[in-house]
Amino acid sequence: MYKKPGFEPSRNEMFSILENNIKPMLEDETISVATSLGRICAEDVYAKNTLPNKPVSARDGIAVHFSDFAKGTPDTSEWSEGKEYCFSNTGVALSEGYDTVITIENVKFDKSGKVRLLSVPEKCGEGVGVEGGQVKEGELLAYTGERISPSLIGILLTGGVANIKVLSKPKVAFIPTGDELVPSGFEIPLGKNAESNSLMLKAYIDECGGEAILYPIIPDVFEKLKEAILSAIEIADLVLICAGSSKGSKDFTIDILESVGNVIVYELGHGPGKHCSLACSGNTPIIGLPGPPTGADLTAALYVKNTLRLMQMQPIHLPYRIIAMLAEDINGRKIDFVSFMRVFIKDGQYYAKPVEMQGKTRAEVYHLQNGQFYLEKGSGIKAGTSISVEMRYPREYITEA
Ligand SMILES: Nc1nc2c(c(=O)[nH]1)N[C@H]1C(S)=C(S)[C@@H](COP(=O)(O)OP(=O)(O)OC[C@H]3O[C@@H](n4cnc5c(N)ncnc54)[C@H](O)[C@@H]3O)O[C@H]1N2
Ligand code: MOO
Repeated sequence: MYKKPGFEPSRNEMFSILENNIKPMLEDETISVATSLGRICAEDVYAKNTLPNKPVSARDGIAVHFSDFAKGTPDTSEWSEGKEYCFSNTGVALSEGYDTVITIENVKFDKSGKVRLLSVPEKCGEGVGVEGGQVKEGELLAYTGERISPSLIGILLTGGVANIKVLSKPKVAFIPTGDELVPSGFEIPLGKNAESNSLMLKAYIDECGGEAILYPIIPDVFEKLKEAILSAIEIADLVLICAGSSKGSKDFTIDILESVGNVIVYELGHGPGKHCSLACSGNTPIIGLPGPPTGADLTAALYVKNTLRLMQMQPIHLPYRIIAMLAEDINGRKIDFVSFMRVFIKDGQYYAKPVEMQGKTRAEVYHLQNGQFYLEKGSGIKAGTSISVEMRYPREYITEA
């Protein structure tokens, strides 16, 4: 049965609760660097080789002996290729005996092929890339907890690292519940509803480097739901249970969470997504997501995503913000509220207005909004105030009014 919780965390309080309760993954696996994009290093990685392993030409040019320049500019009229100089290209090991490179722009050849120099080297080694200039054996290339980027893949391969130990992907079980739900792809009989949250959540889980385990729709029966959650705790690193979270006659989620673990958050202090909960069974976190897709979407973006980040040693992340002038009043609310906003440009300045959700479909709201504003409970905010909006799309997508 529904109990009014004593503590309903704001978004920031919820982030702190996650930071205090979510532990990094303990399992790791060794994979090829070639397939490691986006994975998280499970240990510090050191270079296995030095490159270049011989001095190389740093420019396309000619390699010379610096000793020929000891007494000033030499007479090059009798120089021949392969003796006083040889051609030497960028990145290629210097031919034996040569120590300095003159860039080809400063070398001219007359009609008979004789060399004429437009500049002379000032010191030995000029134009030469030193041994170890790219990577040194034993050097730290990647840190524990570092996310592997395209650049890092290049750096690791240069350092002779072909395989790498990474954190195992968190396995995330998603359990939908509701007798009214029909699996996606099937025709919806009258009075029934499409189950769409599973695949929406799978997409979030994929995006965050997890591995989704999707359960079938579990009927609104206490024992069946409890059985599903207990089995999910056995196989998953994070369990998501969706719906059954509010005050309906068949809303059992909280009772079940109490029976399988320790409930940390019963309900949030903000909407949408107010009926989002957090529990732990041993080391396994369980997030209760609200059934209504708008709330499920918003809480997934805030809390499922950041739980997966913390499990993979990444800090909590929120989108970048834009300071915009509020174009319309925002009414006050009794609880904090994540307000969908449209940010636009007028006379070279950013403005933001709240997107009215009443009477609009999800797709309409989705396409009108391009950011969110976290409104704290209270008396609202007047038009003309500067506010900070968290943006959904890059800056280039913001258009004129
Ligand atoms: N008397 C009250 N009623 C409600 C309150 C309240 O405070 N007092 N809160 C409302 C809010 S806010 C929310 S959020 C919902 C919470 O609902 P539940 O999490 O218990 O979800 P259900 O009641 O089972 O379903 C609600 C709605 O969502 C659809 N749904 C459920 N699962 C899925 C899914 N996997 N994919 C797509 N859609 C799903 C379901 O069919 C219903 O339409 O309670 C309000 N009521
Ligand atoms: O908790 Mo509900 O998702 O605010 O609509």
